[in-house]
Amino acid sequence: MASSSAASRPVVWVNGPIVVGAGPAGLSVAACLRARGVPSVVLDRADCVASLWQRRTYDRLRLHLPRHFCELPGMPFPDHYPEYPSKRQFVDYLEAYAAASGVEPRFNQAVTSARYDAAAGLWRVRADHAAVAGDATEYIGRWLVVATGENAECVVPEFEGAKEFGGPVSHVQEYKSGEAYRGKRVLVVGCGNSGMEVCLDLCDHNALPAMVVRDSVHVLPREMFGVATFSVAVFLLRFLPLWLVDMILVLLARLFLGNLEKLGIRRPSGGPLELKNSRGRTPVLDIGALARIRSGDIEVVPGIRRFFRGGAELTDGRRVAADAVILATGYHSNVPQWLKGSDFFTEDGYPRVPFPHGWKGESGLYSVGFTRRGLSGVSSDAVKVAHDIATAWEQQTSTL
Ligand SMILES: Cc1cc2nc3c(=O)[nH]c(=O)nc-3n(C[C@H](O)[C@H](O)[C@H](O)COP(=O)(O)OP(=O)(O)OC[C@H]3O[C@@H](n4cnc5c(N)ncnc54)[C@H](O)[C@@H]3O)c2cc1C
Ligand SMILES: NC(=O)C1=CN([C@@H]2O[C@H](COP(=O)(O)OP(=O)(O)OC[C@H]3O[C@@H](n4cnc5c(N)ncnc54)[C@H](OP(=O)(O)O)[C@@H]3O)[C@@H](O)[C@H]2O)C=CC1
Ligand SMILES: O=C(O)C(=O)Cc1c[nH]c2ccccc12
Repeated sequence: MASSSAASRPVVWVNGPIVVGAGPAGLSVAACLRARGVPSVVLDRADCVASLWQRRTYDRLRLHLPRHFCELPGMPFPDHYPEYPSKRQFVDYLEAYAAASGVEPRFNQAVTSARYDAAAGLWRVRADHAAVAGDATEYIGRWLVVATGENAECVVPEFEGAKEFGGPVSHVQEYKSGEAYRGKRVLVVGCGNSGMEVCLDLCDHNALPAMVVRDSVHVLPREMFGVATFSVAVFLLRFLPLWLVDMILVLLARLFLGNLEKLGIRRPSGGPLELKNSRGRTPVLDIGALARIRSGDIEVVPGIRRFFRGGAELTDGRRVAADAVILATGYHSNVPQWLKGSDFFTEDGYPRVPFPHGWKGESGLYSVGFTRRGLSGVSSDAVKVAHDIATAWEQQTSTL
């Protein structure tokens, strides 16, 4: 009889760290470890590396920071890559990165629990086979590296009357292109980088998007006179305090983009970098959506009060008709769902200690990629974590 009891579950002893997640964070920490001669086991619930990029993003996606901010440790992008690599190029790079560093993740391994066994001084990690119900493996090792990312699960808000709407409602992680929406009225909920870019893509496919902007948001030009706004910010931060850099960014944005209030887009009182660091609210780097808002191709509407059949009532009392709804409402970490008995992560699934100190916990626990600093934060964590584990590993093996 098939049994999923602990007694019959295969147990794998891991010589080295157990890394949960085979995205950029898991791959880079495993690669840095291997460069120091430390083996690891990388587990991922998906069937490929970087599943966020391969399976859960739209076709037209490009990196929106200049390429050198997005390279992983030890391997630059190929010379012929453009300043903003496409999703395909980035995925090719990640696959080449895994191959070059000899990292071979174990796929279809969804980690459902991990806890520290203080008596044994070891981490016990349970992974369920993503496709075979009841089929689970227990991995046991000295170190646990959490690399499941800030975007592990979708935020799906509950709306009054959602059941009455009647049309298709999907999260932006399922969106590939506007082809399926040609000629349709689409209500896009959320105005982060995803909401803005999906609206732009819908316009390019002759759909009719309305974008819900319920609150204030920072929109910055991606570039100013050919120089990336992000590079300008990083440069200024070398000399000036963050609040002053934020003031300069807002002034420059006003200069380059004009007054957005007329378009229904208010700026928050906190600065763009301050809000990114403190609340994880990423400023929008505009790649063309604003022009489509100005031209009227994208309608900006306020928050949703409730849905009704074929549309939604808004907080200002207006009603909009819609054939489909796309939720571009963001993502959340899933660490609290599976990491047990540790208070290193908050209930939001981020390390309690903020950047740059949130990479190391107690008893051989580490995190990579929860810095709210995109891929450059991933690389910075990966280098520190690998160095720390490798140092302990070398001490341990030299005393054997
Ligand atoms: C649309 C989009 C565009 C972005 N663009 C940029 C950009 O241009 N520049 C930039 O710097 N950052 C960007 N980011 C930020 C993004 O966080 C990073 O690009 C990057 O993917 C983070 O890497 P990660 O490995 O931490 O997380 P992920 O890439 O999400 O990888 C985490 C992995 O963990 C796996 N996993 C999750 N839970 C479990 C579990 N319980 N068990 C087993 N496996 C699990 C997932 O399958 C996934 O493969 C973007 C994010 C999004 C959503
Ligand atoms: N490389 C690239 O070009 C891209 C990068 N990204 C990155 O991916 C990450 C995720 O971005 P994204 O998917 O846009 O998510 P974000 O979390 O950045 O944005 C979510 C949006 O949804 C809104 N929202 C949430 N709940 C509701 C609700 N109930 N009603 C109305 N609006 C709601 C939020 O508004 P509020 O602020 O009021 O809560 C916010 O505007 C970011 O770091 C982003 O930079 C995304 C796309 C492209
Ligand atoms: O795109 C993302 O999700 C990122 O996290 C990249 C990023 C890190 N810091 C920023 C500051 C402003 C805009 C984007 C980013």
